[in-house]
Amino acid sequence: MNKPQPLNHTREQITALDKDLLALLAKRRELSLDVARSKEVDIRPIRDTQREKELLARLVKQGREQGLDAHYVISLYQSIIEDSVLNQQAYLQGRANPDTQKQQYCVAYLGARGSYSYLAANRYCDRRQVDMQDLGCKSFDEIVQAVESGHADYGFLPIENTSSGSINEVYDVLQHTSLAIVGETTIEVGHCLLAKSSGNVSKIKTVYAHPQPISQCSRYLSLHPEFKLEYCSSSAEAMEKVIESDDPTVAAIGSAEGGALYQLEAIAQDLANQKINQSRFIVVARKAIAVPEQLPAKSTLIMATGQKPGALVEALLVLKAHNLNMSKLESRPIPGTPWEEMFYLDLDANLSSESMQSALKELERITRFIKVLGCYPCETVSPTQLSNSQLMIEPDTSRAEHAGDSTEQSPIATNKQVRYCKKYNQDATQITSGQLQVGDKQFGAIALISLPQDNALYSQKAKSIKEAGFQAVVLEGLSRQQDATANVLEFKKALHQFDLECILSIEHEAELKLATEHGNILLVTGKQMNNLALLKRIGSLHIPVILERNTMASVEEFLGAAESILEQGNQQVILCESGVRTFNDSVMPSLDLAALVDIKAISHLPILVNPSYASTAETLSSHAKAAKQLNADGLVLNFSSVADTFTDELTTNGDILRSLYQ
Ligand SMILES: O=C(O)C(=O)C[C@]1(C(=O)O)C=C[C@@H](O)C=C1
Repeated sequence: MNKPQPLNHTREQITALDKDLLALLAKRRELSLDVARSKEVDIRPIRDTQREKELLARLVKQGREQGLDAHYVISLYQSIIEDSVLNQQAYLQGRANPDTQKQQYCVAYLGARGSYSYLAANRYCDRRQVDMQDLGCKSFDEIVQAVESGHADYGFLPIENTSSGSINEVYDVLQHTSLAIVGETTIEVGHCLLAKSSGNVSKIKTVYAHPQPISQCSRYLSLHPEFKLEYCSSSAEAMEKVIESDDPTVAAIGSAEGGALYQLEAIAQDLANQKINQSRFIVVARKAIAVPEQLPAKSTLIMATGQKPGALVEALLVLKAHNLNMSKLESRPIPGTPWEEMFYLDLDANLSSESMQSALKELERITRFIKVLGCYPCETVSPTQLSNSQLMIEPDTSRAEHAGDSTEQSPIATNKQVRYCKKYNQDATQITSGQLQVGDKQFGAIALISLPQDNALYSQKAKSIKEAGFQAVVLEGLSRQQDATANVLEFKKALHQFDLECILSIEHEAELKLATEHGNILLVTGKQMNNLALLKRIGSLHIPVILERNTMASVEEFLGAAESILEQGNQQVILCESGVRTFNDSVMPSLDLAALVDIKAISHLPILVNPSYASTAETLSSHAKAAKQLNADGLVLNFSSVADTFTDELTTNGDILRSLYQ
């Protein structure tokens, strides 16, 4: 082997390259502002998802030629495009409201420097290239007063979080203020355990935190019953408490970025229950703004409808008649008027649009009170995705979609009351969880693996499964391990690092608790298909579930088991055919592809095929191809947890997936 060049030299090269990359990104930003300038003249919408799709497909192809994998390229460009869209929006919004253009904004927010509100305000000002003069406040009322009295230009109020939901006190403050909502901003809330350097989680006894992070990290905290929780008025206060203390056993929950301002070290990361933990803030000011029509706009209203039966429905029908989409509806009690509610509505529309203006006039007639809290640019940029086939192979040779629709009905499907049948629901059900999409012409690829004992390999395994083309991983054998919860959490972290969904398999009823707490999707194994009590419990949960056919079950019994889940309320059911017992072989099951065809004809539910149990090394690929040809909605392929076999299976299963898209 040639002697590698000295580390310092390589690092210098990387440093120089990173500088060039940043210069190129800054140049791209400038160009996107030129695009905004021409869109201002032509009055064209900022977002052009067709252009984004073409751009991503081309980049995936060019990236692949240079050895970069598709998911890496896509996630990189999704961030670049989000930045481009938000910068263009900020630019056009500034142009339409010249009186808001200043060198410096004074911003009132909750807590002190380092709090999540501070980080959100900072991000908002950075985007507008304005200096921020920060005014930390002790309460939401104090923020509103600071803006109303003119001490601050803007106030930042956290309105909702993806884990803990709406923040009621903020809705209550909005009922009484004369301020207008002029913007929104969403930040990633990456909760960490912050301690003075050299801290170690096992030494921590007291944790300071605001109630919101405590509720958003409840799962992590439940794994540490030894922590004594001390509630604080903001994350910044929690961090200050740690800094002021001489006790090495104290820590705070906060962001790594905020912690850095206090010289605190993140000794544990990703504490939030949800993979995506984001907080949305609204920005309030004394004067409402105009939103240019090129920007996606949101309007927020509050209204009281009175206690007449059907009054709210009547109001919502007005929105329907004007084709106005409501992205949020909240209700809060009206102080002094018991049992009457104030409704808060977010509508995806510009206040100046004709439909919004005429809907408002109609609503004024049928409500007791109505007020527009503001109209502002919507800052949620949903990432453009490529289809699975575009990800697997070059875009211009993408496979044709299969129609997969048969009108022929089996006798069991003729009953309109049966929820799984096409008569009950004519549209094919599509189930989406993260990157995994199955049903309604979306083909999913799922790997099944026994929870490995050696957690040092988790990240490596997740990476290679992702690179082989899978979007999700089933972990089985949960109760075969002593440290199952800790290992599941570790593996899940590795999976999420590579955007893979974590499916937990239930082989025994006792595994349900662990599976529902930590899985993105559940898999009910064939062995449990006839466990009615289990199916009913799963039916009452709001989580996608894959139901595997028992090797002895008829199609009718299989669909009957699915019905037991659906009738409890959970409509996110995916079927899975893994083989049945036949006369072909006394040990190995046979793949029942005829059942696949029958079920596709009868049911709107997506169906996966797992050929691994019913195939030999020689027949696996043909069985997988046959399943795809017969319109299965996805494949499950098994992996062994033995290192050598895993590598071979990776090649075989990766080849199978690639061959399906050719
Ligand atoms: O090409 C455009 O129209 C742009 O606004 C630029 C850009 C980009 O950054 O590449 C950003 C937003 C659009 O949705 C598409 C592409």
